[in-house]
Formats: sequence, structure tokens, C-alpha cells
Amino acid sequence: MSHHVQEHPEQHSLIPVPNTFIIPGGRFKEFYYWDTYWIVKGLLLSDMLETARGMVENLLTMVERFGFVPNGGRIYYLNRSQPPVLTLIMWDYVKVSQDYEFLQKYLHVLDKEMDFWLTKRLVQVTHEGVTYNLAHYDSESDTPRPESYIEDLETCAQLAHLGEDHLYECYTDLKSGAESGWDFSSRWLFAKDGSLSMDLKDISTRRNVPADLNAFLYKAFHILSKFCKILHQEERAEHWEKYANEWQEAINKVLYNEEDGVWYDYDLKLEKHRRYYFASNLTPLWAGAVNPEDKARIGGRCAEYLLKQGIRDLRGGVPMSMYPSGQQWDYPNAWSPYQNLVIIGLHKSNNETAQELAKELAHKWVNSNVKAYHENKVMFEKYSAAQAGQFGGGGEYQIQSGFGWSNGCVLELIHWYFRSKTRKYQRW
Ligand SMILES: OC[C@H]1O[C@H](O[C@H]2O[C@H](CO)[C@@H](O)[C@H](O)[C@H]2O)[C@H](O)[C@@H](O)[C@@H]1O
Repeated sequence: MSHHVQEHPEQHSLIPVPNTFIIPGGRFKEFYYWDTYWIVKGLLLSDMLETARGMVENLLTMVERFGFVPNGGRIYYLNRSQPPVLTLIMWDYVKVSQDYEFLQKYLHVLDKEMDFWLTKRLVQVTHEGVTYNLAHYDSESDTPRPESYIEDLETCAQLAHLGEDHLYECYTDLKSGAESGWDFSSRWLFAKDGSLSMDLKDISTRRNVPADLNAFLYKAFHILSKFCKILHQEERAEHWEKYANEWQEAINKVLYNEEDGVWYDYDLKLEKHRRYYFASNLTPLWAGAVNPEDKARIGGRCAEYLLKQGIRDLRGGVPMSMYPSGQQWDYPNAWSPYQNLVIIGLHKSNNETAQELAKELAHKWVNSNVKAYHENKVMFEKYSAAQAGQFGGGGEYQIQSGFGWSNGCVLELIHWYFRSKTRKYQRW
């Protein structure tokens, strides 16, 4: 970041941060919140601890200044966040660096970020007479995204005949969709009867209680409790463990579907599961939001579910959905972060079938990345699940190359499946 940004922030849209950072790549020339999780994994595997620490610190300063981490490092991203992974990033960094001083210094900032999600993004769901707290994505702003202004004007203008309120709702849901990181996907598009829509104007992100968001939060609570124990802060540890338990229960009571053996998003309007395949359906397994004694059985059921979806026939990887809406977070696109979430979740379940499938999916993904790299000499932001070595498409911009999280994710899979473990990147 240039000195000019630091000295004259009022002349820039970039938000000044104290340390160097790695951008996702392509058109994305600022830091992005959840991209940083997988970028830091790549840095740690590359022994770039100082850069990793700097990037964690940048995000922590965002929470100190604004109370939350914005979508990305631009002032026009200050009315929404992205999936809450800051505590998870700290976990990876401390695990490798053993830098407890850094952890001690910033633990209260991690608490502060959780307060944001617990006060600004909560919804209540009543199921079988019990009311549970869960979170959803919900931007504070009801205007078009500045970075995609024309696109949003055009999308929402189609609702103008219904009245001004519909326009504002549409803008808020588009920004909330961007907060989810899945911008955009049929996950957030509701047809009249509540089924998946292909039309972006049908966006209603806030209507959904997302499985992955709540899995991220569960994991963050659990890690915070562990951090507090490490630092001998017993009372705070109990406080966060209580949240972790509460979230685990809510995730399993409200989102888990016994018949299909996975967790679905919950439709707040129709008060039922959105019973469609999305890669996010497996994220509570990855987060470990299950009782240890049920883990292997549930892992096996998740593997079964994926096989039933025909995942083996797809040559490129795990698709985001099975619904070809033309949006970039739908079929046939496969994004790196969810390969790792699905694969590592299956692996950690300790179920033999799930672990075999995890290995197969890891090999498939690495091979596809390598093939695309050989043919194009770049890594891509997203790939095709349908075809090995093919980059993805759809959505509102052309495919981007670079690419931060694709590098981090593939390095993580190579580390898990293709390399003997080094001393430097131990798992706790
Ligand atoms: O400019 C359009 C949108 O671009 C971003 O979203 C996509 O790229 C991000 C960076 O890699 C990634 O975090 C996100 O998951 C992608 O969908 C941006 O985050 C959006 O806010 C923006 O509207």
C-alpha cells in the first residue's frame, strides 16, 4: 500500500492498514476478508509467517476501528462483512508460530468481532416448541453496491413497479448476498413457491439461515474457548464454550435433516429446510459441530449423500450446487474453499468410506488445478466441476486469475495428501 494512502486516506477508497497483504488477484486489488483465511494457510505452508501475521493484524485493526471486518479493504465495503473466519485465521497462525504474545494482545479483539455477529446478525427460529438463536447475512445498507452499481440498478429496477420499498429490499439483499461470499447463487434466489430461482431479482438472502455461516460461528466460539483456556482465562473460556454448545444444538436441531444426512439452509418464511444440494450442506461436519460419538456415522452419511448426488461422475470437483442458474456460485462452478471444507470434513470424520471419498476428491481437485495451470500458466479464481482443468464462468464479471485462495487451498490439499508432514506445519 502506498504511503500516499496512509498519509491522505481521504483521497483514496482503499482503507489504510499497517502491514503488507496479499490480494486475491485479477480485478480484486484490495484485501478480502474470507479470502484471507485460505491465503494465510498458503503463506503458513510457505513459511511466510511474518506476512501471515501482518495480514491477521490488518484484519484485527479493522475490528478495532469499525467493530467488524468489512467485506474488503475499501471504504465502500464498510456496510457489510464476509463469513466470520478471523478467529479461525488466528488459530492457524498461532498453531504454526506459537506466538502467544500476539494472541494475548488481540484476544479481546476476537471477542469484539463475535459481538458484532451476535448483536447484528441474529435470528430466532422456533422448532418443536424451542426457540434457537442462529445467524444470517444482513447488510446494513439499502443502496446499490458501488463496485457493481449499474448491475444492481438494472436488477432491482425490474421490481420498481411494486413500489420503492421493494427496490430498497432488493439492494439490501444483494449486499447481504455479497456478505455471504456467495455472490451470487440460487441459494439466495427464491421463486414464488420458495424453490430455487434463476432470476437475480428474486434475491432474498436474509430469508435464509445459512448452514455454513453458523458452522463458521460454531467453530469460532469453540476456538475462542480454547484460546481462553490456553491463556488461563477460565471464565471467558466457559462463556465461549456455552455459545459453542448452544450453536451446536441449534445447528443440529434446526438445520440437520435426518432423512438426507446433511444440514440445509433454513427458509425463515416457509419455516422449513431449503432441501437442495449445496456444497455448504456439509460444512457443520468440517466445523466439528457434532457429538464425537456420532461423528463417524454422520461422516458416512455425508459421503453417501454426495455419492447420491453423482459427485463421482463429475471430473472437475465438488460443485457449489446442481442448479445451472448462470450465477458464479452455482453449477457447474467449483470454488476452492468448499473443496477443502468438504474434503477435510469428510477426512476428519474418521469414517472409512468418507475418508476414501475425501482422498479421491482431493486428487481430482489437485489434478484439475495442475491441468489448468499447465494449459494456461495461471491459477484461477474458480473452476468447473464438470470438466477437469477447465476454469469457471458465469456471474457479473469475467473469470479472474491469480488467485489467492486457489493457491492456498491447493497447497493445503497437497500438504494433506501428497507430502509427508513437515515439522513446521503441525496440526494441534
Ligand atoms: O465485484 C463483485 C463482487 O466481487 C467480490 O466477490 C467475489 O470475489 C471475492 C474476492 O475473491 C470473493 O471473496 C467473493 O466470494 C466472490 O464472490 C466481492 O466480495 C463482492 O463484495 C463484490 O460485490
